[in-house]
Amino acid sequence: MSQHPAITVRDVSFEWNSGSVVLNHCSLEVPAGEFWMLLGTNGSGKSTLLRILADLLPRKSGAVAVNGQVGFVFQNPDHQLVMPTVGADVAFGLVEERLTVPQVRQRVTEALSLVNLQALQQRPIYALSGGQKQRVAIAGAIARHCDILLLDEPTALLDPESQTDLVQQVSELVRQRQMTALWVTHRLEELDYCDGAFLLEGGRVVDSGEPERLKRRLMSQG
Ligand SMILES: Nc1ncnc2c1ncn2[C@@H]1O[C@H](COP(=O)(O)OP(=O)(O)OP(=O)(O)O)[C@@H](O)[C@H]1O
Repeated sequence: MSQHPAITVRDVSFEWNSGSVVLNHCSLEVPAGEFWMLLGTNGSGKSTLLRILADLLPRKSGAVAVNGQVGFVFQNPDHQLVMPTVGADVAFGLVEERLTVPQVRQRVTEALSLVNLQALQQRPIYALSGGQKQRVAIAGAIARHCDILLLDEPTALLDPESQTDLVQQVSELVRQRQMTALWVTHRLEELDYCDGAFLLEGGRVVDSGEPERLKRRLMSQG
């Protein structure tokens, strides 16, 4: 395991205003430069934890350290792609950076090449498949030079072939670009592509480590 975690969660608790407790002294560390997955039953708090890491929700107690620029990929890409074409959407994420037009073009082209979408730069978003849309969302994060990808069930709406393509692509990106990724999933076959996994239960991590072992544990539980 790397000396320096990219993501550290220490004793984080979270409850909704209704009093329903979602995270209960939850702790985990994701090593820098690795691809980890987050598993757990429906309602176990996976999305809540990811949103706290991205500062989309405030934690109630505990500490979080995220060492790097974060890119978030939602389950439904239609919730985050806002521009009419592929190239415009990736460029849109750069509006707050002080870049010249050629620099923006170069970032967009590079990011789209990394997710194998360079040929679709002019294509309308509505004409993309679900898997292509997820890759546009990932290209947006790469163009912004994000070091850390948080992906909330990014394959939930994809067919099995696109699902495999996406998980393979993220696994390659993590290796090539020395990124760190935390990927929420219910699909145990995706564990074949990651470096490690966490199992969330009752608001805390109850098991973590080698993906193959966690896969066997969950398969034996049915
Ligand atoms: N905006 C909200 N207000 C109140 N409760 C919420 C809200 N969003 C989620 N919850 C509740 O918080 C709990 C944890 O939800 P969360 O989405 O984090 O779980 P999850 O592990 O990602 O589940 P799933 O696998 O079904 O996506 C659930 O009981 C859910 O109903």
